[in-house]
Amino acid sequence: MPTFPRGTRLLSSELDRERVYVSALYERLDALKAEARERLTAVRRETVGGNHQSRSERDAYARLYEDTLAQLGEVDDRLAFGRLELEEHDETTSPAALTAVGDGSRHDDGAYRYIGRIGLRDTEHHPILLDWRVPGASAFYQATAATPMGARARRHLTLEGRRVTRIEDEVFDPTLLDRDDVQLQGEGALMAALTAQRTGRMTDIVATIQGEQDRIIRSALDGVLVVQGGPGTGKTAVALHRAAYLLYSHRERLRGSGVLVVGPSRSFLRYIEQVLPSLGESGVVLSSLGGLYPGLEATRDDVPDVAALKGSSRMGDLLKRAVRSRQIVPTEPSEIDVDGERMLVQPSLVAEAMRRAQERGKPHNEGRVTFNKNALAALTRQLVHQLRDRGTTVDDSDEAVLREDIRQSYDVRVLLNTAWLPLTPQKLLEDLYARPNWLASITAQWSPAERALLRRERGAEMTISDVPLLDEAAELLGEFDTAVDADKRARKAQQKRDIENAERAIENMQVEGMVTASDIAGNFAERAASMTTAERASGDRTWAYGHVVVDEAQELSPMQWRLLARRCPLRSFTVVGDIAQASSPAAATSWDRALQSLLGRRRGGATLGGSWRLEELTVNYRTPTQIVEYAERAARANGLDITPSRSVRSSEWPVREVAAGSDVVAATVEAVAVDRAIDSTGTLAVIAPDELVPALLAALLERFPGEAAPGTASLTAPISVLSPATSKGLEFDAVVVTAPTRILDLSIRGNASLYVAMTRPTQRLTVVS
Ligand SMILES: Nc1ncnc2c1ncn2[C@@H]1O[C@H](COP(=O)(O)OP(=O)(O)OP(=O)(O)O)[C@@H](O)[C@H]1O
Repeated sequence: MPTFPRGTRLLSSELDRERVYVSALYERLDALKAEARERLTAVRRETVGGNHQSRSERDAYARLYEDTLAQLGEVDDRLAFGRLELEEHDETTSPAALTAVGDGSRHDDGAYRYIGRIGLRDTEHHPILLDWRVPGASAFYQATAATPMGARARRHLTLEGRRVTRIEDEVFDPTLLDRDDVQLQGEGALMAALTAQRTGRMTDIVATIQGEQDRIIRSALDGVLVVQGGPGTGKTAVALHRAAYLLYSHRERLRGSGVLVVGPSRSFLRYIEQVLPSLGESGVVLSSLGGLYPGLEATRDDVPDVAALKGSSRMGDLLKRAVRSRQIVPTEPSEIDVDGERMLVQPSLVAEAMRRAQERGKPHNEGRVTFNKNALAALTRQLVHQLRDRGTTVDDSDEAVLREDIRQSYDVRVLLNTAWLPLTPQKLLEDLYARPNWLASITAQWSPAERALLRRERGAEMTISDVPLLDEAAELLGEFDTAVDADKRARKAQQKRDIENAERAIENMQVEGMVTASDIAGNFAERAASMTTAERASGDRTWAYGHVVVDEAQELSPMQWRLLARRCPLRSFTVVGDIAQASSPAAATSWDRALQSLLGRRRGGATLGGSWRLEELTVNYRTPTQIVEYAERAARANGLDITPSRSVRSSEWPVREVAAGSDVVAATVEAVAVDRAIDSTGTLAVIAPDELVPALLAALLERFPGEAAPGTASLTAPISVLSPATSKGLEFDAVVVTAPTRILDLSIRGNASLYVAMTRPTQRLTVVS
């Protein structure tokens, strides 16, 4: 095993010192990888066989070492990125850290704390690298000259591969300013990250998180945290780093329950999906709004008026009435045959069985079981009376036989099913859309025009707006098949047994340091179901997540909020968005209104069910000043109430306005050609009204064969063509916005859509109108 350098070597410069230190960190990383690999090989070599417990123990260890190896593999890129120089030594600084960088003549009154993607200790267990998520690392992100948090200076390390190529220092202690070996480079690392070419995938910002962002990332787990900020202020980045932070800091609570991250679309998820693995987190479920109902991935939405209606909370009441109206008391007595015996069943018998089942407040399909039981009992009683009245002797054992006869009777089954039929969410919704008379009977207060909006033939594709309705229906209906319930219970019982096995295993095997009890228990449970927490959670509609992160949350409808409230009964949420960018038809106009469906209705000024806290981000990291100013001017002129943001940089390219003339497609292709002549290696997006997308794509493919792709298919293509809605949350080096007036006129909130489109570029904006 390599030893950590201790030392007497006199190094010529600070850069060389950091190179030595960082290469020692990599040596340690390699040693840990080799160790995990050896252990994995040893576990795999153990002879197969043994009982269930020892097999699952072996599997759990193998999985643990595999996970460790994967995690160590993820952190190779920019393993360490910062160093704090502290006033005093503490338990997070180490002699190794001191001697590795010190030359004996200076620095010996200070102490260093290196910050990186994971925590590392040397062979003697001294910390040599701190995980960015531990409390001791927060000063790296938050310290300022005014509030130095015990630090004298902060150093950013820039690495290429495993080699340190640049260091930048910020000094908090004015007495250190005279030191000749300190280079003051301000926010160079941040600027380098911000001006770097975009690849079509979001990258992590762990090395350059800013103070206001870090405070949000580390905010407490409980309750609803709303992060409001204009475009490009890092809301998505902050939300994802917060997910990683919470999973790390609240491992015990979140490991088994998981974190759900919700984004607006599949393309958005593709854009962000690399960030969490790069931060070492894989136990997160990413879902688009169309994917929140297991077994369905809706990608299309209804036209705006329909989406607005389907998103409103009136649909919740409608679904409740719809389900109730499928519990039907017959209007006439029915004559039935039970094994040759005729019976006349009065509506009151059904009504009474129904009333007693409804009283228990169970979901429809589960209530039906009680209803059936009640009705069968009442029918048996009636049959017994009928036979006794005729002089037949009926004892207890006869009663059981009669009850079975009634249960088997075809007429009884028809009678009970007509009164209370089991239903699936899909069937309920399809019937609601396809049966105008039924819909009219339960929407007395609606106008015919409103009812017409819901009209749809059976078998049509489910839309994004149908997803929360299906979920609400599933909640009202309950499990369709009670066997599924039993299966779930059996699975949970097996998991519990495996967790107990795991606890015993920990007592028997000394694995202290490498694993915690819950790690092993988690692994056993996961093994038992052959799935990770994330996999189990994403397939289970009734899964209760420990935390939910919602991005672009301004777009959510009341029905979508209601769905999310069911996914996290504890109401532990990070909600990020920009109210001014809200462009979907059912979106709210304030956070207060948006969150009513999550937290409960307001009564007398207080929100029932809890409150929420607000944090704001004000600095725009994406878009250069001149584009921000242009987009904000246009937004205001179009009547949009925006929160102005401050851009941290300007670019050399002014916004270009191009007149389209009679052929907007040709003018756009030309504008793209002009931009590609400036830089043909970066990413470019053409953002246009939906109706123009196919023609633009065809024309661009003709001019730039193989380079253009629709934004929904690939974000890594050099030229993406997409609608403002699809561009939400994404960014590109250059953007060409086509036909802005049509964007304004065609969408319900066209001014917000146009604002979204104009704030996507990191370098250049062209507007073709
Ligand atoms: N501290 C930082 N260091 C480096 N890059 C950053 C930092 N903060 C934000 N960025 C970058 O700024 C860009 C915008 O961030 P992000 O997409 O998270 O903004 P947003 O607020 O979600 O924007 P929008 O509302 O437009 O979707 C991203 O490229 C992100 O990586």
